[in-house]
Amino acid sequence: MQQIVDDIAAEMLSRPDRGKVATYIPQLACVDPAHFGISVVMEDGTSYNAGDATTPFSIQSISKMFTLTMALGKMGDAVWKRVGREPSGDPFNSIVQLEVEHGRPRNPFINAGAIAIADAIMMGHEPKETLAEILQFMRFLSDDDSVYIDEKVARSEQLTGDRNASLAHFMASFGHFKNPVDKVLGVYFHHCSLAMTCHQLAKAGAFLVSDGTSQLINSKVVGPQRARRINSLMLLCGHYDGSGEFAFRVGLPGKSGVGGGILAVAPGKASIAVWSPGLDVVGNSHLGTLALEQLAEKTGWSVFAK
Ligand SMILES: NC(=O)CC[C@H](N)C(=O)O
Repeated sequence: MQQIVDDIAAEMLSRPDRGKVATYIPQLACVDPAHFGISVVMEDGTSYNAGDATTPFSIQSISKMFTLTMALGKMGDAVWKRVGREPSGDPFNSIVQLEVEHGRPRNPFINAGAIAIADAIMMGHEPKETLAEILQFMRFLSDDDSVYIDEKVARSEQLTGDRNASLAHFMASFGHFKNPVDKVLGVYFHHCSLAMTCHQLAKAGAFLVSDGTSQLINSKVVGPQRARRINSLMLLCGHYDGSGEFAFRVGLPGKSGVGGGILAVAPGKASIAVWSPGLDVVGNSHLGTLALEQLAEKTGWSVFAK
């Protein structure tokens, strides 16, 4: 496995086609597109790293899988009153479906859905308390207290977050929000600004490899049915309007972020995190996807394989 990840990293580091770094969040535009990292954490916790696997990056929308997990833990199936479970087929920041569907976002991974989830997990608490809880959860899952929230990225996103603010106010107009919109947005922008390395992220995803129990931290995080459901949501909605393409090419549940990271899960086998900041046209990591495609091909880990 070390040879496989070394080969993939060497190729990805040298490729000239790197996609385009996100610029709509100014702080993300400062990231060097030359980076590439990969971390594979096997079910038993053994890990294989290559490239920039220990450099922190902005996990952005990958955080939405973890806030969904927290929301399910707090309110169980009541989560589905707030968000749906269908792929959107639209860009991650689209507002069009929200009106037709009366302010209930299609799924928890598009921006509107994740903002609704942020409102749900606050449960009347202040943003500071909710963020402390999210940070503690991420540190616990990754077994690493150095995970942090990058304030610069959060501020940068807040300053340019008119679209997300529109989504939030629009949803609030249907009477769905339980907390003030500005506080909910504060939580959302900050959890998107979590900075983690590929290795930390792959460790944090380990519970989805083995029916909800992370062998790495020896803890049951969710039950088997919930783990399966989170994986199915990642497969169908984890890459926005690129989810079909990702399933077709890689064949694994995965969640991407505009920081260029992707967390993918091969159930029963491994949790995998890749990072390359350049994105494709729908906002998913260009080389990250290619690296996962190669890894799935070399290992036969597609969920559709025998
Ligand atoms: N796709 C993403 O990673 C988008 C997340 C980003 N924080 C936003 O709200 O626009």
